[in-house]
Amino acid sequence: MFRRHFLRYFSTNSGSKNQKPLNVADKLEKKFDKVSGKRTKIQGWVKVIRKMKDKVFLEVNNGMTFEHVQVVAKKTDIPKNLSYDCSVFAAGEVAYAPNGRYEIRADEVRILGSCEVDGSYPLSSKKDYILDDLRQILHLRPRTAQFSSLLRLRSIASLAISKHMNKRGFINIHTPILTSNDCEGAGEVFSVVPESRKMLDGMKKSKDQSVESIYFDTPTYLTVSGQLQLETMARTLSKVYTFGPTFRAENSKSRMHLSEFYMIEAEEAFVTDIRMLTTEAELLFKAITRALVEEGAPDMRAIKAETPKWLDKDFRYMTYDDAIDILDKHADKLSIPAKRGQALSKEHELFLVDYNDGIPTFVINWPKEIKPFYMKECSHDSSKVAAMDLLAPVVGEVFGGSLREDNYELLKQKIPPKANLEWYLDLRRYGNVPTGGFGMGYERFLQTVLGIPNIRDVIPFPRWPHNCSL
Ligand SMILES: NC(=O)C[C@H](N)C(=O)O
Repeated sequence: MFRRHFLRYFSTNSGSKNQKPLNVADKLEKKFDKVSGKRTKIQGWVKVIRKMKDKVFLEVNNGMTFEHVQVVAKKTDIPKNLSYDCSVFAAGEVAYAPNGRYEIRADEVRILGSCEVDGSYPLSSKKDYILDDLRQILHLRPRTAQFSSLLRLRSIASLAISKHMNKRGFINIHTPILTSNDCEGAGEVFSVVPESRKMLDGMKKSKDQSVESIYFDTPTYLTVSGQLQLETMARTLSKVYTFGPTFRAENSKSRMHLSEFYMIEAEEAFVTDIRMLTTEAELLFKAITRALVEEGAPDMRAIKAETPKWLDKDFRYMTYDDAIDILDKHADKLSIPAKRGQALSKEHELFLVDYNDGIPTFVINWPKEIKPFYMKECSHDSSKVAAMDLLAPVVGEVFGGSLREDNYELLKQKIPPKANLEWYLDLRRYGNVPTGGFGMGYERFLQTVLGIPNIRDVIPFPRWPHNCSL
């Protein structure tokens, strides 16, 4: 494993066209052959300094992998003010070290940028920082071993999403950030007001002209969900998805909420059964998890994340009514009992996952009143909608989705007044088909798989109420 990571520090050419393709091990061997015994150079940041009698060993990391490269040099070749996290250039011969690692026997070590010249640098080679403390220094947090592992895992998962969705036949759509709809109808939107508002205010002819009309002709928001736009695409491309930032102006500072978070949203045509959606959601959930466990193994180990025990198990199912029955039966174990017809609290969600031995659990068929206008009524019970939430350990709800209401008249009655969604109704008038889709909160997914309690610790630049400083 180390060899593989060591080699990430070196770039190689892909070789001539006529060469036979090599398997991964051969490729790595070849890559190493190219550098072994040869003079090479490395640039990175010093993570460990070990001083011996006449030699100094450095562990240098360039962030591309969890593993450091060992650099050994004569004491006399090491600059005096070399310290933790200064950036260095080192050059020398690559060799097999007695401790079983590969090292660079450097005859040149230069400091590119010194660190802690005045003792103010808050980081050190300490392994386990308290995540709460690191949140106070968001601009330096990525330099810690913990957080750089997290960032690489985030990247692996992100790539796995595209690969998986592509394999499943979904076409990627860039849905807009600026939008005129509040998809969820919950009023948790950030309004977009041009910065020049004050100036333009002065230029306004009539005093009651709305702010929004200064730039766009409609009230404009940061998107809360790309779902409605995806629905336009599903009616021509059949299977579509988007993966991007979404924004919620929720006044919540909980460990589960961010003002800006990433969502993977999928929409599919010709979907007539909620189980088609849950199957797709489960496949996606497991595919990304597998990528993390396999490709991200060293970083998973570094942050002490274990392979989830549910990875090879079928996810569980229950209806909303079953969920309430279970919660009622165990009301003595809950601080606040569940109420039929109302949403589940975080405590309820986590209880249900526990009840199912920690296996992610789909809850389907929700009361119509507590779900958004676009969800389709269940054919067997018009008080319910064909919706699903996936509940998972650590976070509770991680996915939400539904069949979409495809009956023009019913939808028209349910669309909130002044929603400006004539175009959405049009989708039911022209070439209509049954559709369904879901959205998965990317950060919540990472939390549940990596076992990280606070959502602010799985995103590079967390935003929450009164915190948007970087
Ligand atoms: N695309 C989806 O189904 C996600 C849903 N609109 C939500 O924001 O919860």
